[in-house]
Amino acid sequence: MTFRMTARVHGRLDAEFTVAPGETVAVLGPNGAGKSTLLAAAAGLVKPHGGSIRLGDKVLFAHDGGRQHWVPPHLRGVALLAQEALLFPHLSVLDNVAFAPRSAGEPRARSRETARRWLAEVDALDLAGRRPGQLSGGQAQRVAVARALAADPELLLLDEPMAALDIHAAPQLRRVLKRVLARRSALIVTHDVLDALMLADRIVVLEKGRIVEEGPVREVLGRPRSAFAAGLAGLNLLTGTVTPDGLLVSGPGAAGGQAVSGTPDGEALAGEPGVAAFPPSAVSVFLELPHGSPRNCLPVAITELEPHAGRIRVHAGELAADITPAASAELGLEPGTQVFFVVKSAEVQLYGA
Ligand SMILES: Nc1ncnc2c1ncn2[C@@H]1O[C@H](COP(=O)(O)OP(=O)(O)OP(=O)(O)O)[C@@H](O)[C@H]1O
Repeated sequence: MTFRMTARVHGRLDAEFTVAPGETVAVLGPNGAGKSTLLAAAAGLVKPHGGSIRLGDKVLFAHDGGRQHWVPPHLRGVALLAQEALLFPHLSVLDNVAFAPRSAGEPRARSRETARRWLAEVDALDLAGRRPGQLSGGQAQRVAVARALAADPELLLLDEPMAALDIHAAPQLRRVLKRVLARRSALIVTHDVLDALMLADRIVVLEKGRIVEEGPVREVLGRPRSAFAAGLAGLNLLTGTVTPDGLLVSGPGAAGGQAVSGTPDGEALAGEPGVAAFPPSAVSVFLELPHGSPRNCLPVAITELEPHAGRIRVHAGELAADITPAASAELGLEPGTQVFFVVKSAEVQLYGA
């Protein structure tokens, strides 16, 4: 069943999107972008000031002039999984998971049977007799997933479910989620591009409460149009106006006002807004302007140097180059050094914004 949401929460959110039946949508964006507000509005924990929220034929929220329609959280058919498992401490794991089917009227024995099925689904059947206080963070979170699913929600909402886990527990939960989210309608807020890659069909990028980019995961990461998505994809991104030969970079950034040539992909029309994307590994760093070859030479000032996967990542504002430690030492690079970032036109992907 399709989930449709148009929600305005003053100063926090102004967004419209849908989740198709069986689709998992990852919501990404910088801190304070409004991701949690979006989930809270879907769950019924925050009341929008305008818009409408529908799950199939059911109207969960509507604000039409003076009249308001509002369905409380427990009647929405949605389940919210938070960063913390929030299990009932006085109940066993089994009874935590049996809680929703029991509340929905299933007899005790049947509700426990349902709970066992969901615990098996999240690889936690062996934990059935424990109390929440006897679980690790990862175990508790898997039980919380089972508890959410046992309520048979039509839409599952996940708010950074891996955020509070250590690096060993996160991969196991991610594998469990990959299994249970398949063919299930879900919205997952995350900071981690791996979650989007492994769990989602589509990405929505939020910035300052608004959607700046959305599309299939592969498309957004392969051809990002927003600075945030480019960062997720590990690409340098320049925005500007498409020219017959490339892109005239706009803005006050490191390459603002410069012309960049690249390889258009058919959609880039001269005069229209466009972007140029290239990986830091395609950028060479020179102290002097190199001669000859048809390359882009961007004069920039280094802002920061950091180790990155066995190389040195050289930052110049929003641009980055990856070079070997030997090359960095030989060039004597440090913050403030004026250099040229050089990238071959063939390595620069150009497309419409
Ligand atoms: N209860 C609240 N009342 C008023 N404003 C709030 C409330 N909670 C959050 N905000 C503000 O709303 C905006 C969006 O916050 P939100 O928590 O939704 O962002 P987020 O994308 O989830 O951020 P993060 O990634 O840091 O969790 C922020 O400016 C925040 O300060």
